[in-house]
Amino acid sequence: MAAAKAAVVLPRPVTFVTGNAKKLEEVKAIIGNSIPFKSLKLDLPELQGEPEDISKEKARLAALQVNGPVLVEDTCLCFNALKGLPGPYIKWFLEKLGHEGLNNLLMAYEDKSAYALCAFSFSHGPGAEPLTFLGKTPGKIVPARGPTDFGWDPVFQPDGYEQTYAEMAKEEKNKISHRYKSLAMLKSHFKEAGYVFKTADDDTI
Ligand SMILES: O=P(O)(O)OP(=O)(O)OP(=O)(O)OC[C@H]1O[C@@H](n2cnc3c(O)ncnc32)[C@H](O)[C@@H]1O
Ligand SMILES: [Mg+2]
Repeated sequence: MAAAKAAVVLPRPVTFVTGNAKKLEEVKAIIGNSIPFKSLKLDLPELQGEPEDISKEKARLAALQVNGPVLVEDTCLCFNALKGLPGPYIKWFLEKLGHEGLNNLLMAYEDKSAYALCAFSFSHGPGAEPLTFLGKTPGKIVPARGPTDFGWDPVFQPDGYEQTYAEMAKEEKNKISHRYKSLAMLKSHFKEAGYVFKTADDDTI
């Protein structure tokens, strides 16, 4: 008979730190009740480097601020013709250039293929090495179509679909998205690890 694995007890529920309300909406819809978490609206620094390193560093900073277990997420939009750029810098490219400008960046290239990359990092608390889960959805960059309420959704058309992320029903996007794939790995990790969380008054939940 296999020996029962000792549960890892964490001092309190996970705090998902993000300044982006639309991200939070999707995370809530995808995670459901499978991971107990609360959210904290904090604008963490926009770091530079490789997506996985950025996400881990973001988790380290968040864990220090929250002084407990944290979850953070960093999203990249990578153009293959531009060797993965804008990547983690998509936020500023989108803000400065808009949807049309993002299309114009690829004007000189025939290759419009791209991928959305989501990096969730989970840290047990200050000083703990974060674990990172990468989810990737391939697609292409197209002239904007659909509602404009979430980032670059209107210019990203996932492979195998005629609609952009923005045109898809939310439930549909949440079944195939970069965020969904990354969270599926995080969920499996939580299931495997069997974390036990303590609330402030010490009741486990
Ligand atoms: O506080 P954080 O969690 O960092 O939130 P943020 O808005 O700063 O987000 P990022 O640093 O990850 O930057 C990613 C950019 O891509 C946008 N974005 C993130 N996920 C997206 C998605 O699924 N669809 C469209 N745009 C998205 C987001 O609005 C930002 O402009
Ligand atoms: Mg950010």
